[in-house]
Amino acid sequence: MPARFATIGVAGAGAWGTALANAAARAGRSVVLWGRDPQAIQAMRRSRANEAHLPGVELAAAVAPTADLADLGDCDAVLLVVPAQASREVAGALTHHLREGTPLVTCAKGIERGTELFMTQVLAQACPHAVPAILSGPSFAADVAAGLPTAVTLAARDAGLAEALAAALGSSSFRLYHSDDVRGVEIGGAAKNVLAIAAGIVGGRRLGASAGAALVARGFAELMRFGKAFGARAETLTGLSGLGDLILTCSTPQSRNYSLGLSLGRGEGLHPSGQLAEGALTAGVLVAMAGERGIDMPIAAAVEAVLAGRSDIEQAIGSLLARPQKAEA
Ligand SMILES: NC(=O)C1=CN([C@@H]2O[C@H](COP(=O)(O)OP(=O)(O)OC[C@H]3O[C@@H](n4cnc5c(N)ncnc54)[C@H](OP(=O)(O)O)[C@@H]3O)[C@@H](O)[C@H]2O)C=CC1
Ligand SMILES: O=C(CO)COP(=O)(O)O
Repeated sequence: MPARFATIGVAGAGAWGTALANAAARAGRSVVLWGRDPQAIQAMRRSRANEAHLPGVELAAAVAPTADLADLGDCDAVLLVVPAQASREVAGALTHHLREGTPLVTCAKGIERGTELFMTQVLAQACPHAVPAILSGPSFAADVAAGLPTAVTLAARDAGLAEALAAALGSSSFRLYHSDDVRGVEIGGAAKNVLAIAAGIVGGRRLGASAGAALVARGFAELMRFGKAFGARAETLTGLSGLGDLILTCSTPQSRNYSLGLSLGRGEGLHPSGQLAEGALTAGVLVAMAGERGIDMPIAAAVEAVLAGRSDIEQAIGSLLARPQKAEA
């Protein structure tokens, strides 16, 4: 009998899509890796590498790059690995190609601006005949591509499907835990990026390791409040995709979100590199959703105010430190 999920499609040939394609190949799958730029795909075929997004990493032999979205049509499951704000567009294009019931696993971390929808909700609208799922957790593309040990969570409403997908994609170095708490997994990934910008600001301002730890703990309290208000389970929020990813991205300039905050904290302004920092795009919608529901998220709100230019760093830090002292909750 052929293995379940023998062929995996990856829609999005950036850093994370390329790393996940290699990880799926390492797990024994045949992989079709789609990217929108035919020239970049041609170069990838020739060099067996993705120098633009993931330099120095050789593409696994089982990965077939393509610029034709129709090539994903025969895949048994597809990972959607484009930025959060592009996910609706690409999922919509996939509707013309995917078979009924194909699992479509978002690997993006964000909330859609304008609609206030989480990633699997976007997929359900844009590609209604696919089955939405999500993969998220503490995992830098470069680490996964290098085969360093990483662990993430894969969630689907159907626990059996989540387990089967996790089994198909996992290997000894890329460990996948499974869950049916889809909402919890997508909230952790979206919120931690905003909080990582705050952690970077603390680092860039040289406020000290103690302030950094306080920021992570109080930021996590915000993530928990937001998650619980949207029905996420506490054990998910304290797991890999919540606390785990928050710790990772709040601790190193390897994170593009932390690095954006670092640059702001040093007074160098927004990233000159043009790298994707999802937290900058999620901050506004996250804070708006919290505000509509009366969820207290002062750190996320301070990040949003700085990014929107309504507050400078000193004002933002001052307003956080001036908050009344209260019971820890
Ligand atoms: N990098 C990482 O370590 C991790 C990233 N993630 C998440 O994965 C998602 C993608 O990030 P990442 O791969 O790092 O980002 P990159 O910037 O490396 O790559 C983004 C990719 O998406 C493509 N893309 C952008 N817009 C569109 C569009 N409208 N249609 C089709 N393709 C598009 C880009 O194409 P082009 O090259 O042509 O611009 C590029 O190939 C983000 O949500 C991120 O938070 C999650 C875990 C780890
Ligand atoms: O989500 C990530 C690691 O889990 C990647 O973080 P950055 O997007 O901040 O680089």
